[in-house]
Amino acid sequence: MPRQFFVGGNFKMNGTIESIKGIVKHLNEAKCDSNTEVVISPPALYLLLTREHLRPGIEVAAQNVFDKPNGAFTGEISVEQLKDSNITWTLLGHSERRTILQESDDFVARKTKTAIDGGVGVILCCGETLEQREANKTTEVVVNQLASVAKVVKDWSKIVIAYEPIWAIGTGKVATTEQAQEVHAAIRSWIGKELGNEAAEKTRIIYGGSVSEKNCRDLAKENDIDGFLVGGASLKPAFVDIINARA
Ligand SMILES: O=C(CO)COP(=O)(O)O
Repeated sequence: MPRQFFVGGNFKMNGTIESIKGIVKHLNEAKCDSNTEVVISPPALYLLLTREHLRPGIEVAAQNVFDKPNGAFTGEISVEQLKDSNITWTLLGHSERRTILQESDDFVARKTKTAIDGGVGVILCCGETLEQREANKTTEVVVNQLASVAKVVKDWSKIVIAYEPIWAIGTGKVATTEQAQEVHAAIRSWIGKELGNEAAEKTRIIYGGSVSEKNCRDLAKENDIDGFLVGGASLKPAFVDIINARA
């Protein structure tokens, strides 16, 4: 069975009530490839609004979740609260949180475990800096980030891996199709060794970093690219073209 194409929209810290309602309306009315799973991720404040207005069939992801059950954790959101609000996915390990908020591999792993154990899907981000790429460390860096999660999570059926080279995020500098395919193939081969052949065959590995309506079709042709995690372009009408990259 071919892997189902997956397109995520990471709004990051962007949007207003009005603009998000507009994006949702556009998606509700758009003709989206029925073979593509679509998940959008607005800021926490707009999760409920998004879920209430978005048509069924398109899912909503939080941009974060905490690794503890409800309790005295000011400013955090629990897996239980996401489920209560019908938010079925969360985005974890994004490079902006790893670098700006200093989230460690272990913390990302703990949050991933809590989400998966609670039945919330995880878009798990990994990726290297330009310096690491130039030092030929890309595979090592990415595999180490994923290996921390594999230490505590054995069932990866609800994890989608997003490979996002940091140098390609928000820069307009997209990885070439060859560069992306090479890392995706290395990730798949690591999954095979670590979690077995079935997981390697089934796990979706999506690409993120300056994906646009212009470059998505070529990237989508690569064997190991199973979709995209889109930042800037997910706020624009062209997001629908990216959803339909394989149609
Ligand atoms: O970080 C990203 C998605 O999580 C990518 O962002 P851009 O598509 O804006 O480069």
